[in-house]
Amino acid sequence: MKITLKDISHSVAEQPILANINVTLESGQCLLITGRSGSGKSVLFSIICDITRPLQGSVLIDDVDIAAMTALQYARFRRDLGVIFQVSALISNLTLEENLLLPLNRHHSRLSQEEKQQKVREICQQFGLTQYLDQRTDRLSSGLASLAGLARALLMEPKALIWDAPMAQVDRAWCRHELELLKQLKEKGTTLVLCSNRQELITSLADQQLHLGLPDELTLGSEHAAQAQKCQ
Ligand SMILES: Nc1ncnc2c1ncn2[C@@H]1O[C@H](COP(=O)(O)OP(=O)(O)OP(=O)(O)O)[C@@H](O)[C@H]1O
Repeated sequence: MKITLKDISHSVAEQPILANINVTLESGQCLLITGRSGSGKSVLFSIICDITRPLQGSVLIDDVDIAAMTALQYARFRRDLGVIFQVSALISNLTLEENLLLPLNRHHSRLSQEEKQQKVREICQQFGLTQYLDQRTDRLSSGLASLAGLARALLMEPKALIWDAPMAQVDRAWCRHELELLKQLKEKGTTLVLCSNRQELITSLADQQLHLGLPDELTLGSEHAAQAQKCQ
């Protein structure tokens, strides 16, 4: 999945947060969005996932503006983009299994219930989550909830994965595992957008880095607007 950010500017509560962002991310490439706390990484994340529409500019998926997509194109975009939020977006009063079945029910309605449950069991095995399948997700620790969010995104075999704060909230062994997993996804051709300042992502994964300045450093339309830089 190719992702293009075209002249994106955005303000929150009349405070400019993002100014003139331009990025072209080809299929299979990795973009790392960096910046200090409060610089707008999560705001840009929500714009790329189309949770928020930017005040100016557009997001293009495979050269089609999200805002101009047909219903079918939009449904494919939603199916093919794996989204992992900084804070788990699991539905708290459902079990882990029920949570993981939701996207399959929505986007893979042709699979039988048994096939869907099998897929859920397989991914839970991969992430060491099998024993929590029948547990309500508000009873999972934040680390386990973060793994469950990752499992839910990968269950759909996304063409692109956007992840706000990977390698946070999990122990060092899982950090290494997540990095390895991201490398494998990239090798398979999955486009990656990661919001993080972790050095190992810059050195071993990113093709481009977009560094966001703090809002008070921004002047809309100025030369201070953030531009993606190629990583070595
Ligand atoms: N709903 C909102 N209402 C008001 N201000 C908001 C809202 N969402 C974000 N902001 C402001 O926008 C700015 C950017 O926030 P954002 O969460 O994108 O930063 P971030 O770079 O992701 O930070 P962190 O690394 O701490 O997660 C901050 O000043 C924040 O206070």
